[in-house]
Amino acid sequence: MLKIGVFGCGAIGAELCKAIDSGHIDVELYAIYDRHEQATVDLKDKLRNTDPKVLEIVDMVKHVDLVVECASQQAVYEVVPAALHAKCDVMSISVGAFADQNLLKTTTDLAKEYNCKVYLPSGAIAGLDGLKSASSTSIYSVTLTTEKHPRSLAGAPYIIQNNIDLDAITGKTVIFEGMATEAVKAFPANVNVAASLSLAGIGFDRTKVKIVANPALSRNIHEINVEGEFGSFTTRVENVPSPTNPKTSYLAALSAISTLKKIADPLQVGT
Ligand SMILES: NC(=O)C1=CN([C@@H]2O[C@H](COP(=O)(O)OP(=O)(O)OC[C@H]3O[C@@H](n4cnc5c(N)ncnc54)[C@H](O)[C@@H]3O)[C@@H](O)[C@H]2O)C=CC1
Ligand SMILES: O=C([O-])CC(=O)C(=O)O
Repeated sequence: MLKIGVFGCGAIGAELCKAIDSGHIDVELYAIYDRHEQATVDLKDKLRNTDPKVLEIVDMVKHVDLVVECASQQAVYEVVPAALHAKCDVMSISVGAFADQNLLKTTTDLAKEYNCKVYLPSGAIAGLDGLKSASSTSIYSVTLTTEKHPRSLAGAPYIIQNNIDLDAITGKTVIFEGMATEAVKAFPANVNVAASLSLAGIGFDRTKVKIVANPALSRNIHEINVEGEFGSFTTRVENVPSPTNPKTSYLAALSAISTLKKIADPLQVGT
């Protein structure tokens, strides 16, 4: 059975571990880690059937087949190269980190050298399948419009650097318009989805991102518009926020669960 290490025990990490613990995914939860010890304690309390070890990344990679990063873009630098050097596969949910072309190149080079896979789940959006198919021909434009409650944008570097008073926002307000390259750094906990979209489509420098704050919203909305030689499509998800982290949509955790289930499943159905 595949041995898994989960790095980051927050909203996504906890859901993933609970899905393994309940038997929904046929893998062994061997180890977990979080820089906040209490997060590992709280998570272990919620698990009924498994008792993972708490291991730092240097030890985790010695024992597992696959490391799942669900911590932060900063953690990707620590986790992904370490896992690949140890010949572990990796799943990374903080996809925005890969806007750094050096990290992207190091990651793909190491994965090739050690014959490993790096899995980047679809996360909180729908439509990457269509975009990947369409990418075999010319794509003219890809646009992501993300609309969230202002409180979900709190703490983002862009909000802090521009002194944006989120409490003063009373109606639908465009906060940011730019390319994915800038968006994933400006809002590292809000638009990792722009990175998956860029990697599946026309790249970080051509994928447009618009971020809208809307105090009337109770859901996280991501609308994607793609135009190309194939025609055009639009997808729109209205995501229920995770109860423990309003920045994160519940669908993102479900996407990590689904990706891990697919990796573990001996039967691969569909394209
Ligand atoms: N690809 C996608 O569609 C989505 C990606 N995300 C990203 O996934 C990641 C996890 O999201 P959540 O579980 O909602 O976050 P969270 O904030 O609820 O949990 C993250 C956990 O990781 C720990 N952590 C962070 N950096 C760490 C480090 N360097 N070393 C050790 N532990 C560290 C934190 O202490 C925290 O317990 C975030 O980077 C988030 O921005 C979130 C939603 C959607
Ligand atoms: O969960 C979401 O709605 C999207 C998100 O935070 C991200 O892509 O970083």
